[in-house]
Amino acid sequence: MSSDPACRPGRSLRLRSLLIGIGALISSLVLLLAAWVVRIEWTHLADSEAGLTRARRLQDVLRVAEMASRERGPANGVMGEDLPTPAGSLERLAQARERTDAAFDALHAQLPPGEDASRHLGDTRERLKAARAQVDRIAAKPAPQRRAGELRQAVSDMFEVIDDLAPVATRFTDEARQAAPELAGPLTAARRAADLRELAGRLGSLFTSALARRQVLGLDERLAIEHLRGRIEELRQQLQRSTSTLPATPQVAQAMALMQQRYFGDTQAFIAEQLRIGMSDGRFELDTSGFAARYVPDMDSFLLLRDALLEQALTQARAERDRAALRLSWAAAGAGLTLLLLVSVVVIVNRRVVQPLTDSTAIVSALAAGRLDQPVPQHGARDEVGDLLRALELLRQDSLERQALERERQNLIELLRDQSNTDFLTGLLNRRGFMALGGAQLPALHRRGAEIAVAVFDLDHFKLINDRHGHICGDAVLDAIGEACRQWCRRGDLVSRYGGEEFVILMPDCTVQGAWQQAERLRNGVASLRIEAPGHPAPIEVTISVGVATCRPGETDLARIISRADTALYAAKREGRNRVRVYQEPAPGERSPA
Ligand SMILES: Nc1nc2c(ncn2[C@@H]2O[C@H](COP(=O)(O)OP(=O)(O)OP(=O)(O)O)[C@@H](O)[C@H]2O)c(=O)[nH]1
Repeated sequence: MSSDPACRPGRSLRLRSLLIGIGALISSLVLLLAAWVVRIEWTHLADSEAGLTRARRLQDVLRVAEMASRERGPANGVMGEDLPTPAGSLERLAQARERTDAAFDALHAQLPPGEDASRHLGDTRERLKAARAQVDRIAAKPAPQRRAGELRQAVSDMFEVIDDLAPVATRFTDEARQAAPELAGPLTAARRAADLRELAGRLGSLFTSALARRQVLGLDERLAIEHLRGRIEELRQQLQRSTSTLPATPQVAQAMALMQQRYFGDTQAFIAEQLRIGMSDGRFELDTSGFAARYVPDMDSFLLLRDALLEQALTQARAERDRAALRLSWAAAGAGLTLLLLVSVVVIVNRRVVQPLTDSTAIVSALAAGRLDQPVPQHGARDEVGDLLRALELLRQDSLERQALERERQNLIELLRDQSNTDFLTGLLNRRGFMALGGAQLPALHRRGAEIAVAVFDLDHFKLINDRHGHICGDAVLDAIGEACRQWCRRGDLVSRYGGEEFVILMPDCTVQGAWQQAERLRNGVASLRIEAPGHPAPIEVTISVGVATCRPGETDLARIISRADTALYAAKREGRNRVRVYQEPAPGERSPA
C-alpha cells in the first residue's frame, strides 16, 4: 500500500508548489497590471508637473515682458524732457530698470543653466542693455539736438526687446500644452492679454515723438498707429473668442469687463482725440509724462486679465497634478493591498488546507507502513480538514489498539509454542521440541560436514528417590539435573528432558572422543551435586548413566541415533551404572547390539 503514489508525501509537496506557483503567477499579473496603471498615473503626474512648471515659466517671461514694457514709459519720459533731466524722471527710470532686471533674474533662476531658453534670455538682456545705452545717450543731449529718427530707433530697440521674448514665451506655451493640453486655452488667452498690453504700450509710444516736440504726427507714425489699432481690435476679438470657450472664473470675467470698460471704452476715446490733434495742428494739451499718466494706468486692465488667466491655468495645473498624485497613490495602495491580500490567501490556504493535507498524507503513508508513532497534528478549526485530521487520529488510535492486540496474540502464540516445546519442570526442551529442533538442524550440520554426537542419560535408581523422599523431592532432583545440564553442556548443545528421568543431548561439531569427554564431565558434575530438596534435611546425591552415539554420515533420522545412544545407555546400566558408554558399531556380519 505504501508503494501507491497517492500515499507518497511528494504529492502534497507538489500541491504546495502548485499553490505557490499559482500565487506567484497571479501576483506577477497583478504586479504587471499595477505597474502599468502606476506608470500611466506617474506619466500623468509628471506631465501635470511639467505643465505647471512651464506655466510658471511663461508667467515669469510675461512678467519680464511687462517690466521691459513698463520701462519704456520712463525711458520715453527722459527722452522727451530737456536738460537738465528732472531727478524724479531719472529716479522713475532707474526704478523701472531695476524691476526689469529683477524679473529677468527671477526667470533665469527658474531655468536650468545652459538651456536654449536661458542662452536666448542672455542675448535679450544684452539687447536691452544696448537699448538702454541708446536711451541714455539721447537723454544726455539737449532737446533740440535730438533727432526724430534716433528717437524712433530708441523706441524701436526697446520694442525689439519685447519681440525677442516672444519665442521663449511661445516655447513655454507649447511645452505646457504638450504636457497638459487643458492648459492651452488659458495660457493662449493670457498671452493674448499680454500682447494686448504690449501693443497698447507701443501705440502710446508712437505718440512720444510728436508729444515731445508738440508737432503733428508723421505719415509713418499715423500709419503705424492705425495699424496697431487694427491689431489691437483683432487681438481683442480673438481674446473674447478664446475666453468664451474657457470655464468661466469670476476673476477672469471681472478682468474682461474691466478691460472692456477702461481700455476699450474711455481710453479709446482719448486715443482718438490725441490722434485727431496729431493729425491736425500738433498742439497737444499733454506732454509725454502727462500722456503717460493718463494712458498707462488703463493698460493695467490687460495685466489684470493676463494674471487672472494665468492664475486660472496654474490652478488647473495644480488641480490636475493633485488629482494625478491622488490617483497614483490609490493605484499604488490598491496594488499593495491586492498583493497583501494574495499573499494572505496563499498563507491561509497553505496553513488551513495544504499543510494539513501534507501532514495527512504523511500520516496515511505512515499508517499504511505500520508506523503509528507519528502523532496527528491538532487542527482546531471545525471544517472538513479538521474532520479529516480528527478521523485520522481515530484511525491511528484504532490501529494502535489493533497493533497492541496483535502483539498480545503473537506473544501468546509464542508462549504457547514455547510451552508446547518446553518441559514445565526443568525449562529444558521436551521431547517434542527436541525432535523438531534437532531434526531441523541435522541437514544443515551435514551440509557443512560437521561431526555430530548424541548423548542419552538416565538417573540411577531414581525410583528409590521417589519412593524414599517423595515425588516432590524427585521433582527437585530433576530440576537440579536440568540446571546441571545448563552448566555443564556447551553453548551450542541441544539439551532436552526426553521423558521421565531420561535426558538427551545433541552435540554438534563433536567427535566421539569429544562426546565421551563431554558426557564424563556431565556425569562427574551430577555426581558432585548436593541437592537441597524441600522438606528434606540432608542433601540428596544422585548419579547418572550415559550412552553416547555418533551420527552416521548424512544421517538425518534423529530417533535412530537416539536409539543407538539408548543402547549404549543400557550397556552402562548393565555394567553397574554411574558411567559413560559409547555405542560400538557392529563389525560387518555381526548383529546390532540393539
Ligand atoms: N518425581 C518424579 N518421578 C518421575 C517422573 N517421571 C518418572 N518418574 C519416576 O522415575 C522412576 C523410574 O524408575 P525406573 O524406570 O524403574 O528406573 P530406576 O529406578 O531409575 O532404575 P534404573 O533406571 O534402572 O537405574 C519411576 O518411579 C517414575 O515414577 C517425574 O516427573 N517426577
